[in-house]
Amino acid sequence: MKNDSESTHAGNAGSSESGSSVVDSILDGEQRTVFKNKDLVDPNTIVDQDRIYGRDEQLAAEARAFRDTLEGERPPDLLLYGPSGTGKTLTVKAVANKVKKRAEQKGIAFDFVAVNFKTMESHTLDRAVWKLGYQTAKKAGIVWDIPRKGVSTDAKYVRLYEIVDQHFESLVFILDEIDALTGHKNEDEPAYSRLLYSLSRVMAEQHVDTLISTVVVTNYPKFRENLDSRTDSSYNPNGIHFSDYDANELIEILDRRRDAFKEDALEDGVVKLVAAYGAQNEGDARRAIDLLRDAGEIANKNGDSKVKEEHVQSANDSVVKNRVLEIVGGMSLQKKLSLYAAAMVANVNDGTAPSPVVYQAYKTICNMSNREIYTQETVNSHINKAGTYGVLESERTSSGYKSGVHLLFKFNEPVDAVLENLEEDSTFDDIDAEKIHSIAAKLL
Ligand SMILES: Nc1ncnc2c1ncn2[C@@H]1O[C@H](COP(=O)(O)OP(=O)(O)OP(=O)(O)O)[C@@H](O)[C@H]1O
Repeated sequence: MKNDSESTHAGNAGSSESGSSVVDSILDGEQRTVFKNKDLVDPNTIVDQDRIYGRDEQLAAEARAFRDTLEGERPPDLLLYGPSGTGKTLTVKAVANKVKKRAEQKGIAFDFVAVNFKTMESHTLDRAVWKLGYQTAKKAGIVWDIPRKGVSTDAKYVRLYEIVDQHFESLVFILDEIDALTGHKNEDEPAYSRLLYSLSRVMAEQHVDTLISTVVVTNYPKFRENLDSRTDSSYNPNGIHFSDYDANELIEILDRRRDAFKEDALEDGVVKLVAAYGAQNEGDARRAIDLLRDAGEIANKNGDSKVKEEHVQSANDSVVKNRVLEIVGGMSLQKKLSLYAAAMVANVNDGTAPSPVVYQAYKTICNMSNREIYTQETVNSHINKAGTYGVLESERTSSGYKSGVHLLFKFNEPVDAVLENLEEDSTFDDIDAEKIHSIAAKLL
C-alpha cells in the first residue's frame, strides 16, 4: 500500500505550471462548461408543463381523472401504457404536482406516492409493501418504523394503511413498472395481482377513510391477463396510451431543453442528429435526452465551448458499444461463437444472415479455435437467445437463400459494434476473419 508521502508526490505530478492543480481548477469552475442548467437534461427531472411536447390528450385525460380529488371524490384508477421513455411518468407526475398545489389552496390533504418496482432488489410482495410504506411515511413527514425483515407482510400493510389514514384525505399510488413485481417462483398469483387487490379493496375492508387510487405505469399492459379473477373484477382502470416518438417529435422535445446549455453552445444540426439517433432507438425520449447530455459531457472533456455533431456521434458510439457489451459480456462461450458466426455472415450480407450459411461459418470458427462443434439446432437456439435481448430478430423464410425453409437472422444493433465487442474476448484471437468472410460470400 502507498504511504502518505508517496501519495502527495503523485499528486504534485498532476499540478500545472501555475501551481494550481487540475482538481482545483475543476472545483473552482475555471474549466469551461457548455451547460447552464444541467438538470434539464437529467431524465429524472419533472419539467414544467410548458416543456412537455405533444401529450395534450394524455395530460387532459390525467387532469380529468385527478380533478375528482379537488371535488372531494376518489379519482378513477389509471393505467398508463406504451413503450419506454414516452412520457408516462413525466405527465402523471406533472399533473399530480399541479393538483397537489390546488388541493393545498383548498385545504385538502392530497399527495402522491411513486414507486418503481423494477429497481427493487427483490420483486416480492413483502418488499413492495415495505417500499410503499417507506415512501408514504416520507411523504407524511414521519419515520417509517418497520424493518424490512422480521415483520410479516400483513403487519407492514397494517402500518402502511394506518399512516395513509392518519395523514392524507386523498392519496394516489403511482406504481411504475408493476409487471416486474412477479413475486416468488412457487406462487400461483403474481405479487402485482395481490398488491392491486389490496389497494383496490383497502377503503372498503381496512376502514380507511382516505380516498385511495392507483396509477399503474407499464410497457407491458398484457400483465392484466395474469391478474387473479378476484383482482380482475375489482380493478377497472381507465387506460391511457402513449406511443413512441418520431424524429420530429424528439426535435420538439429537445428544443424545449436547449436552455440546459449556454447560449450558442449547441451547434446547428446537433439537436437534429440526436433526434435522428433517438428515433432509431425506439423513439425513447429518455435515451435522446441522455445522448444530448453525453454529447455535452464529451465537449466539456475535450475543452470545447460548443457541442458539435462529432460529439453526438462519439456519444452514440459509446452508448451502442456499452449496450452491446452488456448483452454480449454475459454470454457463455458457445453462445458467443454462434453469435460471432452470425455477425460475420451479416457483415458481408447487409446485416442479415441465413442460418445454413451461419452454421458453416460457425463450424469453421470452431475448427480454427479448437472448440467443440454443436448441432445446427443448438447454434440457432443460441443465436435466438441474443434476439431476446434485442440484438437481432429471426424469421422463418424460404426466400433469400437457395431453396428450403431456414431461419434468417436480422441484426438490430450495428454488426460492427457486435463484432468489435466479441473480438475483445481472447477466444477470437486466432480467427482468420478474411477466411470466414470468403466462405460466407461463396455460400451466399
Ligand atoms: N412529451 C415529452 N415532452 C418532454 N419531455 C419528455 C416527453 N416525453 C418524455 N420526456 C422526457 O423523457 C424522459 C422519459 O420520460 P418518462 O420517464 O415519462 O418515460 P416513461 O414513459 O415513464 O418510461 P418508462 O416506461 O421507461 O418508465 C424524461 O426525462 C421525460 O422528461
